[in-house]
Amino acid sequence: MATIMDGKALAAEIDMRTANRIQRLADQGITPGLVVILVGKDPASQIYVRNKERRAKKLGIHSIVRNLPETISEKELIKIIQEYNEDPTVHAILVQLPLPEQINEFHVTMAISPTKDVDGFNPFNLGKLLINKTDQTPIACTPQGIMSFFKKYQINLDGKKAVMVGRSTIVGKPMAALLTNANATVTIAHSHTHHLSELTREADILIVAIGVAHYIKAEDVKPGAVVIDVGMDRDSNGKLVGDVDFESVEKKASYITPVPKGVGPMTITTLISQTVTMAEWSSEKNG
Ligand SMILES: Nc1nc(=O)c2c([nH]1)NC[C@@H]1CN(c3ccc(C(=O)N[C@@H](CCC(=O)O)C(=O)O)cc3)C=[N+]21
Repeated sequence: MATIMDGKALAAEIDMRTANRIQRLADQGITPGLVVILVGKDPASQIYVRNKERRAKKLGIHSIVRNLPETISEKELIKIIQEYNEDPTVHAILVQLPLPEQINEFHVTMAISPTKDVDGFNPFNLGKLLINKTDQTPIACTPQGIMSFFKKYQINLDGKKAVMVGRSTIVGKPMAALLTNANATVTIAHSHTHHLSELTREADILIVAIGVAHYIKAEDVKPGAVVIDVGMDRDSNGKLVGDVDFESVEKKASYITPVPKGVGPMTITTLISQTVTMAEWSSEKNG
């Protein structure tokens, strides 16, 4: 049976360190500020917003949620982002994805100042990640949270075969860059990939972010693999489940993340710790 990687426990451990850093900033009169912009009513985004509000409050960072109507224009949204770019009490801006179709995601990520881009979606920050120059560079929170699992459970990536299923800007691409920078041999698979299960069966490290409930079964997994499930899907009873069929894969993998209490809480912890890091960067620059 695989070791279950407990995202809730690891998140609590990291939050404790973050709390100390928040205290040090408070001693200098600085409160880390995070703005979350939610356009419309995406269900996964609502879970995310609710949970991160709770954690932000508990830790004492200043968190604002801007709920905007589904019908807002791209121009109006960008104007609001620019106001937060200029606001010195705001260190981190997150625009929840997906956005309604009248709004171009690329234009929005371009509008967020690279120094406040806590998701690391701005092309400048993505470019720095790609060339492995990540000093003072915010990096997407879900992939970074996954790297924290590897560190905690002492999973060596050097020379390992890693397969990333999913090529999104929010998970797949930054994850592949982080794994490459950590000397893994990385394959990105996606909806056009032929013979997917032949690839996944070769993976020492298998990361799945495709958004289909229980898509990866035991037969798709190499014995002893490390399996990371990024999925936030609903089963036929409306219960939150992952992209991996946990029950069967657990018997074959060496390590596995559950859903819930796996990757999700780590995304939030990373968001909060990165907000604090960005407040630290800004105080170094101004102090
Ligand atoms: N710009 C942007 N960045 C994101 O990182 C982003 C986004 N947009 N849009 C929506 C998705 C979804 N997402 C979640 C993160 C954590 C949980 C989470 O806390 N899950 C918990 C709790 C689940 C529950 O409360 O039922 C768990 O898995 O244990 C859920 C969903 C981040 N996303």
